[in-house]
Parts: sequence; C-alpha cells; structure tokens
Amino acid sequence: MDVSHLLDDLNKPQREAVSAATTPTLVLAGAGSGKTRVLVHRIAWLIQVEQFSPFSILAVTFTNKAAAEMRARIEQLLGTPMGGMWVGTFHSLSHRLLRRHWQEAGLPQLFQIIDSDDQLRLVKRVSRNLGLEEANWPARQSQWFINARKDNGERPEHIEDKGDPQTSQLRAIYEAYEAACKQAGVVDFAELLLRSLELLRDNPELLAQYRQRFRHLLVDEFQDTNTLQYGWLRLIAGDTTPPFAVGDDDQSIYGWRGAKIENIQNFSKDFHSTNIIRLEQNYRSSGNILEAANALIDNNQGRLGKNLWTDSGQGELIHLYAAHDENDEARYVTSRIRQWVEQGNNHQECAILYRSNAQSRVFESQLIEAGIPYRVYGGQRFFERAEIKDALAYLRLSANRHDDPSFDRVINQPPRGIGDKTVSVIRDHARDSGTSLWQAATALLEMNHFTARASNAITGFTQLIADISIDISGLPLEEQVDKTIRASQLKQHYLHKEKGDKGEARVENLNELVSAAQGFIYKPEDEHANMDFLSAFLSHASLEAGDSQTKAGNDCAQLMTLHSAKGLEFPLVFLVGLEEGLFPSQQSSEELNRMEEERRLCYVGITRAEKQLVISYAEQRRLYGTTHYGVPSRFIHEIPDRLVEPVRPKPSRPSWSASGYNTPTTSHIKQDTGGLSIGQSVSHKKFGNGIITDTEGSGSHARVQVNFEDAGSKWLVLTYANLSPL
Ligand SMILES: Nc1ncnc2c1ncn2[C@@H]1O[C@H](COP(=O)(O)OP(=O)(O)OP(=O)(O)O)[C@@H](O)[C@H]1O
Ligand SMILES: [Mg+2]
Repeated sequence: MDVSHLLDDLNKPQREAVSAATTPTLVLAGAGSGKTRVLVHRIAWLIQVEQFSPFSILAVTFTNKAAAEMRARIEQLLGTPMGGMWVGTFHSLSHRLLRRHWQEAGLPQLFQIIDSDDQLRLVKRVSRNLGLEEANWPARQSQWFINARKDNGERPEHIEDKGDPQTSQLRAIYEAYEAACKQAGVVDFAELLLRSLELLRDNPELLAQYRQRFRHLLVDEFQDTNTLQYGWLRLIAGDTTPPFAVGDDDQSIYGWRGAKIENIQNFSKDFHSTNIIRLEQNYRSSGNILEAANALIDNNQGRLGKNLWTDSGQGELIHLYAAHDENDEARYVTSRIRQWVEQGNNHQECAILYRSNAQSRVFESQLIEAGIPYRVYGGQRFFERAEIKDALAYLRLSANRHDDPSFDRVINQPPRGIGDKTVSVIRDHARDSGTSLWQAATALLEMNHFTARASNAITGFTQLIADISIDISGLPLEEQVDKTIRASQLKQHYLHKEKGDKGEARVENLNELVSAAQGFIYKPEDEHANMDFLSAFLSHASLEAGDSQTKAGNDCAQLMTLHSAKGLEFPLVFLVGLEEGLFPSQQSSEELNRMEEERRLCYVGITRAEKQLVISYAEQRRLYGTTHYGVPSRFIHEIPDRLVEPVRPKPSRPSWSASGYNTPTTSHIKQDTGGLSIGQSVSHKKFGNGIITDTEGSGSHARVQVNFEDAGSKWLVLTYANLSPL
C-alpha cells in the first residue's frame, strides 16, 4: 500500500511520532512545531496502515471547532468519510456517553444542558431557599466552589469540612444545587464530565465494552487537562488502550480553571511510558517572532525546556505601537488591517488578540466605521444572547415543564404582569413541597392562592406553553422554532423595548435561530441517540454556547481573547493592550504562579503570528468605566530590543528611545507630581517598593497611585508620602 503521502511533508521526529508503535506516547513540543498535524497524520496512519477501524479511535480536542477541523483533515487525507470515529471535546464526548446511557447514568432521557448563566441563576435560587443572603454568600462564589469541586471529581459527600463553617455551608449549597438540577432534569458543563466518569467507573461492563472498542486514545493540548479530565482519560485507557498525547508545558493557560500542568509529568509514571518525542522545528512563525517568543518564555522557571528553531528566515521585525489611548490603538490596528487588505491579502488572515473580552468593543466600533468585516470569537456567542436564550427557554419548557431554569427565565418575559413577589411565592412553594416551579404554580392556582390578576397572568402563561407543545408537535424543526418564537411574542417585545438598531438586531438573531434549526444536522447514530429532533437541537445549542461562534465564516478579521486563540495561526497578529495591570492582569502580579501563567498566555499570543506581529499599548485607557494610565507591560521589556521596531517614537516619554526601549527611568521628571512620573519605581518606608501607576492633581494636592509589591495598590498624597525614587 502506498502510505508515503501520510509521511510526506513531515520531518524525522514527526514521522517517528506518526508511525510509533502503539505504546503510550507523549509528544512534548513548543508552539507551531506540528503537534496537531502529527495527531491528524497519526490517526490517518492508524486507519490506513495499521488497519484499525475508525470505530476504534477516540480523539479529544479543546474546542468543537478544532474537532471539526481535525475530522475534515483526516477525511481529506484518507479521501473518505470517517463515520463512527469519535472526535470531540471532553464535554461533547461525555455528552455523547450520557445520551447513550442515560438510564445507567441516572438521568432523565431528555436531560438538558445548562450553561453558566443558567447555573448561576439556579445557585441563586437555591441559596435563597436556604435562607442565605447574597451579600454573605455571593452566588458567583458558590458557583465557583461547586464547579471547582466537580472538576476535582468531588461530590458533596467527599468534602470534609473539618469544622469549618464556611466549607460546610458551601457544601450544603452544593447539595441543594444538585437536588435542584435533578428535579429540573438539567446538567451543567462540569457535571457532564463528572457524571460520565462515574457512569463508566460504576458500570464495569459498560467500561469493558468501551475499552474494547477504543484501541486508540489521542489527546491534543494535553497540558490543559484538569484532574477530572485526566481521570476520565485514565479510566478509558485502562491498561489496554495506549494514549497518544501532544502538548506544550509553555502553553498551559487554564491553571486558573483547574488545569494541572503536572499531568504532563505524571503521564510517564501513570502509563509506564518512556516514549517521549520532542519536536523542535517551528513551521509557523518567522525567525524574529520565534526569537521573541523564546526570549519571553525564558523568564519562566521550572520549564521542561525546549529549543525551538526555524529555517524560514528572520522575516519582519515586530512592530510596537505606543498609542495615546484605546481609541488611538484601535484606529492604528484598523489602518494596518486596511493596508494589509489593500496589498491583496484577506481580512481573515488578521487576528486581534486581547486579554479581556471587554477590550473588543473599541475595536468593533472602529472596524464598523472603517467598513471592515469582522467576527468576535468567544464574546457573546450566538446561543448565549438574551433573545436566543429566551426563545430556547420556551422551546425547552414546551418539551419539559419541569425545566426550572427555563421557567424562571420566561415566566415574565415578555412581561405579562407577573411580579417578583408572585414569582417568589411560587419559588417558596416549590421549595417547601419539593416540586418543580411549574408544579408549584399549578398547585397554587388550584388553591386559589393568587389575586385574580396574578392568577389570570399565570394561567395565561401555562396555557401558552401547553398550546405551544400541541401546536408544534410533529412539525419540522425549523417550523417548531418559528412557531414558538411567534407564540412567545418575543420579537414584538424586543422591538418595543429597544428601539432602533438594537431591537432589530435581536429580531434578526431570532430569525437566525430559525435558520440554525433549518441547517441543523441530526445524527441519530451517536450523541443524539434516542432523542427527538427538538431535544437534539437544544443540546446542540447548549454545547455550542460553550465554544466559538456558529455562523459559517466569510472573509472577516478575527477578534478573540488570547485564551481562545490557542492552537490557531494567522499571518498578521495584533497583540493589544500590553499594559501592566491589564496584561499581565492586576491579580497576577501578586503571585508568581499566576504571573508565569500570564507569561505563557503572552507566549501563546506571540506564537500565533506567522509573518507579522504588531504589539501595542495605550498610555491611557478607559476600561470598566475608569481611566487607567498604562505602564508598558513587562512582557514588552522581555522581548529583546533588536527584534522590535517602534512604529512611532514617543515624545511624551523620552526614556523610550527610537532605537528601542528601556525600562522607564527617573530621567523623565514630571513637575506637577513633585518630580515623580508614571512607571517609576519608588520606595515607601512602610509599604516597601512599588511602581507609580497613576498621578492626579498638582502642588500640595498632588497624589500618586503606587502599586506596591507587597501592599498592593494605594493612592498617596505626595507631600506626606515621602517616596524615594529607586
Ligand atoms: N513538517 C512540516 N512541513 C511543513 N509544514 C508543517 C510541518 N509541520 C507542521 N507544519 C505546519 O506548521 C504549522 C503549525 O503546525 P501545528 O498547528 O500542527 O503546530 P502545533 O505544534 O500544534 O502548534 P500549537 O502549539 O500552537 O498548537 C501548521 O500550519 C502546519 O501545517
Ligand atoms: Mg496545536
């Protein structure tokens, strides 16, 4: 058989990895060295050369988009569709298992998935029912606690409180939350994983069956698996299925969400493997970009260490733009994109990467003004928009009356005169009688509990849902969605409530939902087993909401957070907002581990660029409603001067010379703040050393904001502070 094309275009260690014997193998290599490519070729190799059936392959990726791309590339290599091969994210694969084995998993057949908004709402309700004040027990914090415990594989009964009242209260919230989910027949994201792990662990026959089926387990982005995901992999692998994992310790960026870099170290021990393959040639970025990335990440300690090189030449220097403010930054980026396209390139080759979602707004308005098409990934995703969630809640309720999060969402949306007080009576009754909100509402109606007005309004609502169920049953999916949206009157509501573009955009989105339903592909053989069309669509909507945008792409500039840029590559990359406090983020400056994770995030950002990297910071930025004065990020200083070309010399800060830049020094003195300037290092008798991040006023009123290494950020009146420059 001619297998050469599977090994063509691969270097020696890549070939070695693709054709390795079936023992546990770890490919540990830097960004752009072809890890994902190796994984794709490996799967094709196993099927074509080793003659394994696609049924025997289980591959895990980090996003649904990456999974779809991986499948497409394998099919392209082999020239045939690969039905039966399981490729997906941990969440989508777990979901598939739970759909197939809902009974063994102790779930209702039509369980629904809730996203983090719904989850928060439910946690709030549960806490209220326990008589807890939001001020003392913020729902967000409890939600975080629950998810962290689940990610760690812990149920409430596994949590030891050791007499600590805080933990024991949080455990009680977790317990009550579980009961509420059970009653509503809903499952959150973390639950998908934990439940499927328990399903396999507690059903030895089922586990044996899957272990027999999956002869190969392949994992991309292995460095970002958390304890639960790693446990899931180990369980399925058992002693018989050798995992093939690829990853890069320098790109571990989800530690804040429980990812454990240690899993890389544990791999060899847990799977008795010594087959570690390193790839060192980078095929993505030009020399200057790669050198910058290498120099930056060298500032982290305890790395597994690697040496990335390229033979593609030095390429362009990295451009550094010092913007006056965030608008200036966005204007510059926009002009560069326009220039890029005028040179005959595409919009979609450009990516704007930022630390925080909130930064996208300014870029969006500039891009709109310039008439440049763009798409925001990972921001407000289609299925997460309020109007879409409203419509989905109607659909969910029509399929399952006991779906409490949906009931809660639309009982008075659009407003139908059911006040908060009435809703809380329903909630209380549901709590006391241990029923769903729907049951509580109908029981209270029967008891004539409400005023005539409230009673009419509630009856109107329950009747509406009942009518929708009857009207849409048996119709094609898009008609079900269309009819439900009409019956709900959501369009009229939004048009009336939000005049102009905004309301119309919402109506367009609701129309788009009908199109999404039309384009939805039903796959009865796998994760949609035993489901009707509508339920399958609703599950799809929940899972998609956790990933990037759904609309098929045309030629758009790409906007996304650094976290969602993982694994991707673009010819032209803008890495924006490189200011202390923003990137690295404020919280990270307090802890070494977090600072190192920020640096890895910056490494991920730099290594997305193929030909040209533009980095920028703003001297002044309005974000979250306040103005900040930017000190250039330490990450800029960590890139060697010779790789960087400042785009605009900075007259306002002479310490940044045209030939490069140095750490701001005391040579630049601002008179109005008593000779101290932003960015300067100072020492305070009590608070120790810090850096000036802001100034205000002049003369005897002059104040400075100092971010102290130990004491955090403080505003000090200069006359009293006795700061000495360092
Ligand atoms: N041997 C090769 N010859 C030519 N191009 C290659 C080779 N190996 C990889 N590439 C190309 O290099 C780029 C980076 O590869 P890939 O995305 O697989 O790297 P990666 O290690 O997965 O990166 P990341 O760590 O960012 O996920 C891709 O465009 C890929 O097609
Ligand atoms: Mg990759």
